Amino acid sequence: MTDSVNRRPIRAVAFDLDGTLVDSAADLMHASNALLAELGRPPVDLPAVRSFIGDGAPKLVERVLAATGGIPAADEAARCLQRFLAIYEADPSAHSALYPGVAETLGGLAEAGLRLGVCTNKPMGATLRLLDDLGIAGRFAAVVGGDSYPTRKPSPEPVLGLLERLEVDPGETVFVGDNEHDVAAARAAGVARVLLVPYGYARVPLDGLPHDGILAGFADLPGRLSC
Ligand SMILES: O=C(O)COP(=O)(O)O
Ligand SMILES: [Mg+2]
Repeated sequence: MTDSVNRRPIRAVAFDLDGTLVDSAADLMHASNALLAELGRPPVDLPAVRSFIGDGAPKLVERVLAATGGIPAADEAARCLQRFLAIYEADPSAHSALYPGVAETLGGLAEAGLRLGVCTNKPMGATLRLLDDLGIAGRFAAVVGGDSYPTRKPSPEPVLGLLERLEVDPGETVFVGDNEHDVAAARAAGVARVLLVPYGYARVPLDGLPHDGILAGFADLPGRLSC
């Protein structure tokens, strides 16, 4: 497959996870609400949780706490994060699902010989369990999470780390994501093309971002790699 701008062959596709491959917000909400119940705080709803996703678990828990009575002192906030992770990682998939077309499209891309990877801000423990539970772990040659490197997206560091593990150059890679951090990280990493899904957890209008296209749906992806 060839990139139309610089004509370099596309050899790899790097994917964001939450809001791109997996609709994971309900499990993040359930884990948040289990933590909040233990703290004697009110629950958060799905629209609120969707708006909290994208900066990794520490930020999500901080936002959940801020929205339900305030962020406690540092040691208690750290304990809340550890408790949230224990609850979430024990079962991150009960209420989560692949978006339409994801399983079939990943299968087709892998069969076409493309190297596939995941670059998410979700911690690795929960990421690997979620990919496994949803039956797509085997599709990826490499996976990096929010705790794999010192920085997370929007930093390019995890994207470049993923591409190193995939043994491909940025110029022969397409990044597919759902939000502003994906665009910033992938652009700074110098990937050939950044494509966005229209259905994820972005907190800003996609039209204003410096992407190379918005997919109609996930199944639209193969056609956008070759034109
Ligand atoms: O914020 C998170 O934990 C995950 O977000 P991402 O998979 O969209 O990077
Ligand atoms: Mg995302």
